[in-house]
Amino acid sequence: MLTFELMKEHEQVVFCQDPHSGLKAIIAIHNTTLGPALGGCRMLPYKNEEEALVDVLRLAKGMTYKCAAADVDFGGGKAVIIGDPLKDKSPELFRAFGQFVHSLNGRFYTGTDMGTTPDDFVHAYKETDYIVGLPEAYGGHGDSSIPTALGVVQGLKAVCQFLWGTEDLSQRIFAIQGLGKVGFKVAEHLLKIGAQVVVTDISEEVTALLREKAQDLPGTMEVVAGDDIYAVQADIFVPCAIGGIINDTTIEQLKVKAVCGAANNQLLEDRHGQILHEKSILYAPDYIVNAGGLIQVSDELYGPNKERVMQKTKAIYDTLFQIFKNSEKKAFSTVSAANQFVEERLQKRARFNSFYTHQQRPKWKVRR
Ligand SMILES: NC(=O)C1=CN([C@@H]2O[C@H](COP(=O)(O)OP(=O)(O)OC[C@H]3O[C@@H](n4cnc5c(N)ncnc54)[C@H](O)[C@@H]3O)[C@@H](O)[C@H]2O)C=CC1
Ligand SMILES: O=C(O)CCC(=O)C(=O)O
Repeated sequence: MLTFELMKEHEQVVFCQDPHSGLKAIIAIHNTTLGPALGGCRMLPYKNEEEALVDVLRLAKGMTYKCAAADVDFGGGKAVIIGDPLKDKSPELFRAFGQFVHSLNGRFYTGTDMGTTPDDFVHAYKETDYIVGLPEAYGGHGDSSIPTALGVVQGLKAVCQFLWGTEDLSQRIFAIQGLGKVGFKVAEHLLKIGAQVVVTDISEEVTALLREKAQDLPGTMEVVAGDDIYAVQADIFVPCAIGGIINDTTIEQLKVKAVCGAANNQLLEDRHGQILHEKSILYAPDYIVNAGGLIQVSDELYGPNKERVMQKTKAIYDTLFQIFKNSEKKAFSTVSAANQFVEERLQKRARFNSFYTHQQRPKWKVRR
């Protein structure tokens, strides 16, 4: 398919190449109605360019919805670097990436996502100020996966309250896919409060590390291999790795009452949200649940304030609960309820939008 056809909902796509460092990256800006685009940068060994392009376009759109739902005055954008994070990283690669980000002159801010860490962006920050999620030593808030994990726990509580009339997570069974920066923290929290977790990760190292920690914690832990996670008999499926994992094949296997996790773009297509609804599996829309990182990194641009970030992240509970209630009242899926809430907010703001505002960070005192 042609690029313009693929990006028909997006404002801008930038292909970035630097032969010296080996950088091959794509930046996608979906919508800047609410302000300049903001979104992390993922590094993955994509099979081919089309896979990378499709991923970045979907992720950038998700950020528009996430920013609007979290009431953050930024638009939706995202970046992907094509490469293996275990082999292909170098300071020069991230500096080259920083130069491309700078060339957008404030239309796009970026930080970490799958496969990248705050330390990688210290190199990019040497070339541009349009970086978020920096380590505290560099004036940032540090690891944004901490509030993301907190937001997921808030989401899980809202699910439990809605389905079982109690926020208590300790009596539940959770099937967690992915024990990376976010999934590991969520699993550890659940083990600390005595819950049962069934986990999977393609890295044996991280499952071994969690097993070691679990020995001293009241909860119980079981490890399953790869795709077996979809068929686990649990209360809630918690996707914390890749996207597209709720699809025609996996939905048939699910034995849970709800899906609520950190992964971006969990539904392969929006219609899979409708199928979950018809099967009475409560779906917590990903871009509502996983907004904690966004809340922290956008707040960072105005001077770090951990208390403010925690308050805004805890509000994920209320937003999600309201969406569940709207979905119940109107008898449509939670995806439709969430999208409607966001699209109304975007429409209301659209009349303030202009190309000038795309590069202007909204109000408050700014870091630069
Ligand atoms: N880090 C953050 O603050 C945020 C992350 N997210 C999303 O949450 C998800 C996880 O992000 P991070 O924890 O930061 O990434 P990460 O790169 O730190 O961890 C991902 C983990 O998933 C594992 N994994 C990859 N493919 C897998 C598979 N097929 N089955 C099982 N495990 C698999 C990896 O081995 C790794 O341990 C991603 O979809 C990301 O876009 C969303 C919002 C914010
Ligand atoms: O966590 C970040 O660094 C930015 C936010 C983001 O990219 C995301 O929420 O997916």
